[in-house]
Amino acid sequence: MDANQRIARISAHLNPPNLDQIGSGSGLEGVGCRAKGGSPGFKVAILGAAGGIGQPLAMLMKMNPLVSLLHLYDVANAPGVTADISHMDTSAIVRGFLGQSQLEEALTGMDLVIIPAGVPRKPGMTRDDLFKINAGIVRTLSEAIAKCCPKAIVNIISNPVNSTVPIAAEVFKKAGTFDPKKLMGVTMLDVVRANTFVAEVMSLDPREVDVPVVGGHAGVTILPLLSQVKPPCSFTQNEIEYLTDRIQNGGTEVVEAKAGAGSATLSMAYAAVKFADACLKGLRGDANIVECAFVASHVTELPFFASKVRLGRCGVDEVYGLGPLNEYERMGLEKAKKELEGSIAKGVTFVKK
Ligand SMILES: NC(=O)C1=CN([C@@H]2O[C@H](COP(=O)(O)OP(=O)(O)OC[C@H]3O[C@@H](n4cnc5c(N)ncnc54)[C@H](O)[C@@H]3O)[C@@H](O)[C@H]2O)C=CC1
Ligand SMILES: O=C([O-])CC(=O)C(=O)O
Repeated sequence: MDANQRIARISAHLNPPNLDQIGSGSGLEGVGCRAKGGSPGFKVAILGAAGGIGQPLAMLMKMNPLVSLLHLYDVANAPGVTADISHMDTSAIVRGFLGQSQLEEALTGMDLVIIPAGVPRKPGMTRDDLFKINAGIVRTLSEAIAKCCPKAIVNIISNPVNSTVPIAAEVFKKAGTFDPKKLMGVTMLDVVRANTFVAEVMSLDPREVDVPVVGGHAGVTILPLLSQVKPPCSFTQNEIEYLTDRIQNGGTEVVEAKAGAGSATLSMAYAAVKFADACLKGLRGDANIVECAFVASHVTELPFFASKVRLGRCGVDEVYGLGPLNEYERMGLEKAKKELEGSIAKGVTFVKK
């Protein structure tokens, strides 16, 4: 390469990326860059990548050595977020996709699709209040997944998770692509919070605490199994009630503290990456990758339920049962199932009607 070619190559890098570059790739082709994006690793798409969760999630996924190609899709601001994140000197190649017309391109060839697209809560709202807007968003995105990457693992973050996961399942069933092993509602933030709050109460290192959280992802459907905490902990009834309430209302705690500026984004991005990383390690064939997730399930009479699952090369390899519950947890389970039943039915009806 002579001096003129080198200067042309550098100035092409300094020009702000235009939408053609963003849509067609990283912009590297135009400057004769030698990077081909062919390094070993997985192809991951984030839908809603320019949002409060999407941005830190995209940044953390760009830092994940298991990711070779990162597609960032949003209906707004995808070019800016993509240009910004693409400057990080980690190995994943980043490409941005803006608007519905680029959705199919964003999804084609993906191994894992993570969906944080949709509106967040404001104080006074329940997660179910988001259904009106987010149900349609998740349906549209799921239709495109069924068409463009039907074998991808799908991690759904958009609320209400108790309904959006059934919505995605119904869309996939309609398209003839539903594989229950591949569809997961992300409930990892409940586990992250439970580990943190238990560690605080017991003066432990949160990294060493493991609290199974089962059921779903809203209010009483979030059921921490404090009798099964590792390392084994003996709680007073007061501690059990305080911890259960704080874990079930952790999302509301953040919504109120943000006072109208949205809900949990940073801790959610952390939790989403923890879960996505577990999915990718499973895909890679690592043994004993076990996390909680809201999945198609036979653990109760409900068609979807969150519990511990083992992740493998095909997605969910095994859904674990709940283990022995104490009386307090059995009562909690009944309340959780009652609410979950309605939320699941609402999602199914939305697609079927
Ligand atoms: N599962 C969980 O534990 C948690 C779930 N959430 C949920 O995650 C969702 C996103 O939250 P935030 O990032 O804070 O919201 P946000 O409003 O900051 O970001 C949402 C992003 O989605 C994009 N978007 C909207 N419609 C879209 C479409 N049709 N296709 C692609 N992108 C679209 C928006 O442009 C925006 O960039 C909310 O529904 C929230 O309730 C939030 C925290 C925890
Ligand atoms: O509470 C919300 O609306 C967001 C969420 O799901 C959480 O933080 O757990």
